[in-house]
Amino acid sequence: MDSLAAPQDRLVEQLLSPRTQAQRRLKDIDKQYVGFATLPNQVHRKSVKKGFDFTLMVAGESGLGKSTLVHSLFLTDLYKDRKLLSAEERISQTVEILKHTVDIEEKGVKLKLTIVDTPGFGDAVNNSECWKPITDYVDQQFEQYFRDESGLNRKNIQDNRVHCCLYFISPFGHGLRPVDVGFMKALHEKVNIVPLIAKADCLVPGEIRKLKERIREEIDKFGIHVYQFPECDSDEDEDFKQQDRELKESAPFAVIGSNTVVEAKGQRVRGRLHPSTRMNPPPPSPILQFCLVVNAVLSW
Ligand SMILES: Nc1nc2c(ncn2[C@@H]2O[C@H](COP(=O)(O)OP(=O)(O)OP(=O)(O)O)[C@@H](O)[C@H]2O)c(=O)[nH]1
Repeated sequence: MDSLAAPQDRLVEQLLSPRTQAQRRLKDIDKQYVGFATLPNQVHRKSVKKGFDFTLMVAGESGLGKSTLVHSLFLTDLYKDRKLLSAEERISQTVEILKHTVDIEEKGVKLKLTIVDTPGFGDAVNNSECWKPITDYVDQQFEQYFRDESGLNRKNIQDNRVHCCLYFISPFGHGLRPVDVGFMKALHEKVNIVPLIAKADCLVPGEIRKLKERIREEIDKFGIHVYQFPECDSDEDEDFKQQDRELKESAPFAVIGSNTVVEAKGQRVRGRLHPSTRMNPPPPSPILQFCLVVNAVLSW
């Protein structure tokens, strides 16, 4: 067949990039087989081309570092236009739902990321039922999705359901506060809740361990269902299984966020620069303490 192709066709084929040629070969294979064996390829190609929708909710009292962590995780400043409120404004503010959407692309995979922020949550003098606007919002998204799925035009449904909620717990308390328990109990059946200990650099490792134990006990005591990581495949290698076990055991994750890049041991990393106020005796110059992590939720 090749030898019969016109010379200009062959030239075009040679000029095509290796990637285009590979894509064509993949298409030819898909054309040859009609069986269900090609389904994973087709679904994969279609999904990657279309991109994914992911909606992440962040909740927790004001100033716990929610926007900073979102910035650290996705390297995108979604809060550029944010207006900081005074204490009086915060007390009288009711819980709002704010959505920020951004399209990001990594290695050809497109992600439409929506961050649902809940300003005003937990800031009032009386916080009873302050999670109500949030549960209503989550329910509305389920209802909308159900309506769209039952409609005639199901091709381009926008999935606005909340897929995950990062719930920020204060590092300064002795565990969960009533508002934390109330929020998680109201949402745990509707959303995957990932509890996080915020600003973990404010605690020493021993304090973090104690706080984690306390939070785990309280989560059990109040019957809260937080997100459970899926089981690791039995055919994974031992190192991976060990890593997976450690990750699961370290929940609730202690996190530190940072918007600034600092230099440490010749490397530029995202981190927080602390004067060594906790050192004894105080050293003559500030010491660089690196805690954080690049792009990820840190487990201690
Ligand atoms: N020590 C420490 N400070 C942090 C951390 N993350 C954020 N901060 C600081 O805490 C302050 C508040 O951070 P934000 O990210 O604005 O907090 P927020 O929860 O989004 O606040 P609201 O928008 O009011 O709800 C800022 O001064 C941050 O620099 C952290 O991990 N450790």
